[in-house]
Amino acid sequence: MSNRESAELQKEQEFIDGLYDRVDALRGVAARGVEDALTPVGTGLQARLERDVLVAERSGLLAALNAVDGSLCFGRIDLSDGTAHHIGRIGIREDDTAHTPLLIDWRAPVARPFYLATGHTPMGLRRRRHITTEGRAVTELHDEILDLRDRERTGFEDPSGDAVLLAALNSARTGRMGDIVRTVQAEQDRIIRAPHRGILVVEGGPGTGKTAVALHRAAFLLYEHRELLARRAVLIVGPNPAFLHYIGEVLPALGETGALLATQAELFPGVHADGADTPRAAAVKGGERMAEALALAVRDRQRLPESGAPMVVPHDDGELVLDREIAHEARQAARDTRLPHNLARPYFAFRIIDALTSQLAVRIGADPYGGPNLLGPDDIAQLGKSVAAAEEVHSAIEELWPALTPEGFLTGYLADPVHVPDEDAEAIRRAPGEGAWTPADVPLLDEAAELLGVDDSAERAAAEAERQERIAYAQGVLELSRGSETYEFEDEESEVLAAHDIVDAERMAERQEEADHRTAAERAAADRSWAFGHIVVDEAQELSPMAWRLLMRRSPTRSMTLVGDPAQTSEEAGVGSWEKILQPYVDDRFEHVQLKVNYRTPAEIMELAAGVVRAEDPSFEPPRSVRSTGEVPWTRQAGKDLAGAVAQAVAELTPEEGRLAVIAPQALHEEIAAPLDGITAGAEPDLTRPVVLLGPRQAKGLEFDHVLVVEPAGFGAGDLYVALTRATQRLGIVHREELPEALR
Ligand SMILES: Nc1ncnc2c1ncn2[C@@H]1O[C@H](COP(=O)(O)OP(=O)(O)OP(=O)(O)O)[C@@H](O)[C@H]1O
Repeated sequence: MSNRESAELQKEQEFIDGLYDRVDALRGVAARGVEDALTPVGTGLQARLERDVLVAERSGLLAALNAVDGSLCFGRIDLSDGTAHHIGRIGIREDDTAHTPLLIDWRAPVARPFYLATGHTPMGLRRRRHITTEGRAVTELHDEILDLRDRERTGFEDPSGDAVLLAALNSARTGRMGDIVRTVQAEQDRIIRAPHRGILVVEGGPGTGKTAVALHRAAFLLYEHRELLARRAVLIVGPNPAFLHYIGEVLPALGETGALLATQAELFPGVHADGADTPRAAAVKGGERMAEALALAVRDRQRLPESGAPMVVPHDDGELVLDREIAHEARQAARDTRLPHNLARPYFAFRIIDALTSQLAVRIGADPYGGPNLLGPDDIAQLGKSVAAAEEVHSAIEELWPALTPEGFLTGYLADPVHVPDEDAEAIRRAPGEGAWTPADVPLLDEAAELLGVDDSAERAAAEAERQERIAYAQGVLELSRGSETYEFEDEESEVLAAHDIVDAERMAERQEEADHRTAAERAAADRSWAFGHIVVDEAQELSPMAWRLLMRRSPTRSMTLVGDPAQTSEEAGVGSWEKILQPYVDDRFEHVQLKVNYRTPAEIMELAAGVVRAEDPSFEPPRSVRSTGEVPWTRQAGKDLAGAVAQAVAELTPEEGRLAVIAPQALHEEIAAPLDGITAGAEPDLTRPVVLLGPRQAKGLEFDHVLVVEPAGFGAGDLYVALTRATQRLGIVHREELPEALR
């Protein structure tokens, strides 16, 4: 290293040292803050509340400072006006009175030229520097000259400008996705920072960085709209738990913890949907006609007595006859409210009780001499109360218009599916108590919850009664604390004071309520009707029309980022066309952007994989691979001993550092895994282990250094394309049966 270079490196090291001194100081302050806030503060409710808020704020800051510690600062921009800014994962300020920025958050507008400036459009930059650190030591610098008139040289100039990107792409994988904040490309940056309103669809082939972009966009939005999104939270939906685990470290590494990561199966609070459907059953359950079928099935539960066979309801004052006509009128009145089933139920009950009361009144109050009814309004009101209180009357109402829970209703529906063609009904039929809830049941449960509504009037009445009690109590406390002073006024002023007291008492009563200190993401996870501030959907091509209905309910403002690749669709229920998915909700009012560069898969592998899609769609254009490795993918005929051939290939392909995935049809897993030591497999495999065995669907969205595909004839075209595009370095294929034509 030349003197000039070591001086430059030294200068940068001094900056980084100073930066970490400041971070350590901030961390100390935050840690002491948490400690102080945790010391007892007396028993007052207000004091405890303030303490909890302080603890949450300070531990949030502490967690963010701890999480971003690795490569906190990764860049510097030198402007033509002589100023320079260091860019990092979060913003840090000096400890001076002006709070001078020391490190600029990558999401701040000042940092933007770091990602966008080119020699052609330098955006006021003279030089862009990538700083690589190991722990707190600066190990490498890469400079790009953006102002060609600039003659100053540091010795670290990188003429190609992509050394840092290529190093990131070639580095060994760890089994957890990393962030790309150091090397976000211009086309990606534009998507990450796109305005937050409305629906943005990001489409791109495998490895184009859709997932990375979606997560960095979530981090950007959490920064840009901090207040709104801290209150309403961001939901990130991914295809399976292994995938969510794979991406789970990205947002914390960017200093953000305010997002809820969930699969479709987790979106109905209280239901653990770990059952499995056949592909056909999942497709039927996901189909849009299910919405109509469930709506009709709910109406079916609003019954009438058969004509000529009225219900006879015993009552202390004689039998009541609930015939079809009475029930029909009551049902019509209840349906006319257009309320969900459970909320319309009180209207139905009211009409029935009213009709039965009249019936009783006519009978009891009949004048034997033919005059008008002898009962007065008070008598009739009394009769009404007795009818309303009769258990038998309630049983009759329950039989005709039962109160339903989503779970109870759907269990009944699946036992005897109606309003769908017979063959669909057969595909989804499930006896009560047989099998667990499945991911495809979740949107149906949500649909049912919408159709049924929650009759929480009793809970609300109880809550109001409790509130009144608290106010009365607080009022008493206030009066006591003011002594008898209030009672001495016998004029208007005392009334004014009394009203004032009540306002105070209400506030005081509110303070007695248990405060909810959970984060917005935690509260959202427990609340079916939560409206998220923004929703990101990854592998969006897989979601069924019914799942879209659920997600759209969670996003009344339609603020969403949807990323996907129709060519990678594997679920039968998947919709495959953005227009078709979105038309019912926003018509054509959505942005559609495309990513066209593949950062993962080398050109040699991509060419082979593209053939699979081209076999079905000759006009198919794969994304352009950013690099080639010279490693041509190989295929190997296994003969009879498939497991032996796989074991040998695994031995050859297991990297010294990095990860190998064996992707094989589920039915072969047991056979393949038998001779292999230390392979991880199952529903939630540990992706950080050196070798992992996956089914085709499990591989979705993941990435490994090397991949071994086994028996590709057993894959659907979408799944095969996914499996072939998971490797960053090498791909091998072992088969016993004949290869699909595209791979021959
Ligand atoms: N700008 C970038 N800098 C460094 N690495 C990048 C960049 N963009 C993408 N990558 C890397 O490329 C790989 C693929 O990215 P990602 O998983 O987001 O792609 P994807 O489009 O979601 O792929 P798929 O559709 O196959 O799941 C990841 O390792 C990611 O870190």
